[in-house]
Amino acid sequence: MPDAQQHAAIALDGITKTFPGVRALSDVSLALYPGEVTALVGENGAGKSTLVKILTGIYQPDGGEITIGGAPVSFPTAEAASEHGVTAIHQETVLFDALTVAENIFIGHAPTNRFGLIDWKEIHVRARDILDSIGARIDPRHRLSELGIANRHMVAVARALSVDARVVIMDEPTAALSQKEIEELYELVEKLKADGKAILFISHKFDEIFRIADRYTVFRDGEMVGEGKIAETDENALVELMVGRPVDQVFPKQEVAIGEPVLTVSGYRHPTEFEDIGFSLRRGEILGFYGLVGAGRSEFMQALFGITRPSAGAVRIDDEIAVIRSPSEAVKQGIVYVPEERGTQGTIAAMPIFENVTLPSLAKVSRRGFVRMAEEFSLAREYTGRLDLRAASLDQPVGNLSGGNQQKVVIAKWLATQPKVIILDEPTKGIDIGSKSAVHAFMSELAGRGLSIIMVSSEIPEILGMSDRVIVMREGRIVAEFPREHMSAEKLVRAAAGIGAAA
Ligand SMILES: Nc1ncnc2c1ncn2[C@@H]1O[C@H](COP(=O)(O)OP(=O)(O)OP(=O)(O)O)[C@@H](O)[C@H]1O
Repeated sequence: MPDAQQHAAIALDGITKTFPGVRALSDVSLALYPGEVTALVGENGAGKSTLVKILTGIYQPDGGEITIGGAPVSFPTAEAASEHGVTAIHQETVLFDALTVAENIFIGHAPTNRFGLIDWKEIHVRARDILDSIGARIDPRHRLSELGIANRHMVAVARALSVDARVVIMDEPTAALSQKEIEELYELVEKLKADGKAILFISHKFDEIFRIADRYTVFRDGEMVGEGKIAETDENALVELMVGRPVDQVFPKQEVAIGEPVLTVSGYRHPTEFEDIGFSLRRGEILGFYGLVGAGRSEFMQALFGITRPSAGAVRIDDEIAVIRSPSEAVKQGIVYVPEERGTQGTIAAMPIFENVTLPSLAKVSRRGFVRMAEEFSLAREYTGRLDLRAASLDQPVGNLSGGNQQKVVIAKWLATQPKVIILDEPTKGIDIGSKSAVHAFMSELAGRGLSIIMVSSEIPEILGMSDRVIVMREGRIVAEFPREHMSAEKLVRAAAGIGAAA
C-alpha cells in the first residue's frame, strides 16, 4: 500500500461497478485525507454519483477494496457506512416539522442510557455541541416548524454530522443556494476542515473548486484519469483532463440576424411575486434574464407559461393577442418552458429516452391527425446528439442516466416540439463544462434558424456570452436592460443588487 494511503481517512482501491450495458466505474482509486477537501470532477455520466453511492452503502462495488486506516471495511448498508463515519450532506434531507431541532438531528440514532431508553439530556447536549461546531445559533429545543430555510439547512447539516463523521461527502451542494448561502457553506467547509474531517466535494463549478479544494481527482468514462493538488494545476489543465481534449470556445455564440417581434408582454403583474413586467422578444433573439435568487424571474416565467395566473397583463404573439391560462395553451401557441428543477418533474424515469423526447411532439402531431413516427425519432436522435447526451442507447430508461444527462433529455424534449419561443431556466445547471459548450452552440444554431430564446441564468459568464440583450430583475421588477454591446459583469451585478444608478 502506498505510504500516503496510510494517512488517508478512507481509501478506495480498484473499485469497479457495472450496470447492464454500462461500466460506470472501472478500477478507480481515490484517497481522502483528514482536514482536506478533495474535488471530484468529471463530465455528466463519468461515474461521480456512482462512487458516492458506493461510499455511502447504497451500491455494492463489483470489485475493489475500501480501507479505513489501512484496514479493509465494507458497507453493505447505508447504516454500515454511517457507523464508519462516512456521511453525505444532501439537499433533500427529510426533516420533520413537528419534531424539535434535536430530535431531527438524532432521529434513528438517538443516544440511549444504560436502560436502553432515549437519553434526552444527552441528545440536547450533543445537538448543542454539533450546532455550535458549525456556527449555527439555533436552540435545539425549538420545533423545526419555527425555523427559516437557512436554519433548516443547518439542521440537515448537523444531522449529517451527528454520526461522528470522519468523511463528509457534498454532492453539488451549492447548486440550489443563493450567493449568501453559498458563502455560508464555504465557511462551513472551512470549519469541517479545521475539525479534521476529510471532505469529498463534487461540483461542476470551477471557480468554487479552485476556491475551496485542496486536491482534485478527475473521472472520465468511469476511469480515474488524473489527480493532484489544486495549487499545482489550473482550470485549463483540469478541463482538458475531464473532456479529453482542450476546450477553448465555451460560449460559441453565432451572429444571428434578429427579426420582427415574436412575443410582446405588457403590464404583467402578480399580487406578491412581480410587478409591471413588459418587454418584447424578437425572432432569433436570445434574451437573458439576470437577477439574484428571489428576484422573481422564475415566478414570472411560470406565469407567462400558464402555470400560475397573473393578476394583470397581456401577451401578443406574432402581433395577435394571446390568452395563456394553462401550460397546454402556451404550448399550443408555440411557447415552451424548461424549468430549473428538471430532475423529478421533467421526465418519466421508467420510459426510454426516445419516448421521453418524442412524447410532447407526438401529442402535437397526433392532434393534427397523423403521426410522423420516423421523423420524430430522427429528431430525437439529432437533438439528444447535439446536446451531447451520453447514453448507451436511446432505448435506455431515463432513470438510469446520470443527473446531468437527464437534464439534457428534458431540454431535448422541449426543443424537439419546435416551438417559436423557448424559455430555458438555468439551462446548464448540473451540466458539465464540456457539454455546456455543446448546449450553447445548439441554442445559438437554433436561434439562427429563427427560434426565440429567453434564458434565465444566474451565471454571469453565460449571460454575457450568450445573450443578445439582457433584462435585469430585482424584487419582482425590471430594473435595467442592456444590449450586447453595453453589457458588463459589473453593470449586471450593480443592477441586480440595486447598487448605484441602474441603466
Ligand atoms: N442504476 C443504474 N442503472 C444503469 N445505469 C446506471 C445506473 N446508475 C448510473 N448508471 C450509469 O452509470 C454511469 C455513471 O453515472 P453517474 O450518475 O455516476 O455519473 P455522474 O458522474 O454522477 O454524472 P452527473 O455529472 O451527470 O451527475 C452513467 O452512464 C449512467 O447512465
